Amino acid sequence: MSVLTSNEVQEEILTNEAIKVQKEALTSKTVIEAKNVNLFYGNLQVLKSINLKVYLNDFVCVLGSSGCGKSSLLQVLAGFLKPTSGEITIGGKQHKKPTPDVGVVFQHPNLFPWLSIEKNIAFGLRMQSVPKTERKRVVSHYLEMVGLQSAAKMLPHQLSGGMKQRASIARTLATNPKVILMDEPFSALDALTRMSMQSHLKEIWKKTQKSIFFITHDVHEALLLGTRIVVMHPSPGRIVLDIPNPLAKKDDLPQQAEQSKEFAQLSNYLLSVISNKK
Ligand SMILES: Nc1ncnc2c1ncn2[C@@H]1O[C@H](COP(=O)(O)OP(=O)(O)OP(=O)(O)O)[C@@H](O)[C@H]1O
Repeated sequence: MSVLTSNEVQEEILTNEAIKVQKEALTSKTVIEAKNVNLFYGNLQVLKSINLKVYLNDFVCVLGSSGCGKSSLLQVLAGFLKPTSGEITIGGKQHKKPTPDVGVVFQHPNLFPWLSIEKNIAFGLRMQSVPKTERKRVVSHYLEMVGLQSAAKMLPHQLSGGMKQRASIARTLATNPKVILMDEPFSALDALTRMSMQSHLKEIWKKTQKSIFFITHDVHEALLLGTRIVVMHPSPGRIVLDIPNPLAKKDDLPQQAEQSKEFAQLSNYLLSVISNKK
């Protein structure tokens, strides 16, 4: 019997999963899509030939070294930046400017400091002229989901970093976007709060069935959270790997998966792909 090397084991895991995901993808609904997107800042090409589909209930984690264009891609998907060529579609329709269909969560929560947490969460709904009783119902639902009922009347400065980021996630969820784009949302938090936020987000994702596009520098975070892992290389920013995460559906408590051999293998593999800047 031949013994497989860890790379071969890796490839087999990925191939089997890739076949499964490809089959699923054929029947899955594409929520947001980048079609042959190129982006230049002046003469500098930042994104090259980006083709990416985010499916319904997908959790896509994007990894890559600093400056490889992750945030630029997020801004194009959000409609904040217009691609130099190519297009973004949502539900098959061209998407050119920010809309409530796309929610964005940044590294810093950006809550309005003069509004209570419940008013912050209700803000987008007010902008959409949602009636008061419905606003109250939605706000209360998401306050409960992120575990902030007791902080409803507080001002942002009275909350911890993790609580503020949960409020920011609730504010994004409240407007019921089709997809949520997250740009390193936990990178400013301490290690313990970050672990707790990862568990929270995974639970929220399971409950809401949202599609999430999540940028992180942290391979472990990507493996704990993502159903798919995308790796970008720089100069110009391009996608070099787009694979299903075989660990995605196994765990209830994300951090438990970290103990497995498979986790270590995948982590090493991803690190090698990220650092191999060909
Ligand atoms: N407004 C801008 N004008 C000119 N160049 C820019 C602008 N914004 C970003 N860049 C350049 O585009 C490239 C990609 O930047 P981007 O922020 O998208 O990368 P990133 O992968 O998100 O980086 P990080 O992980 O450090 O946040 C970098 O070379 C950066 O210097």
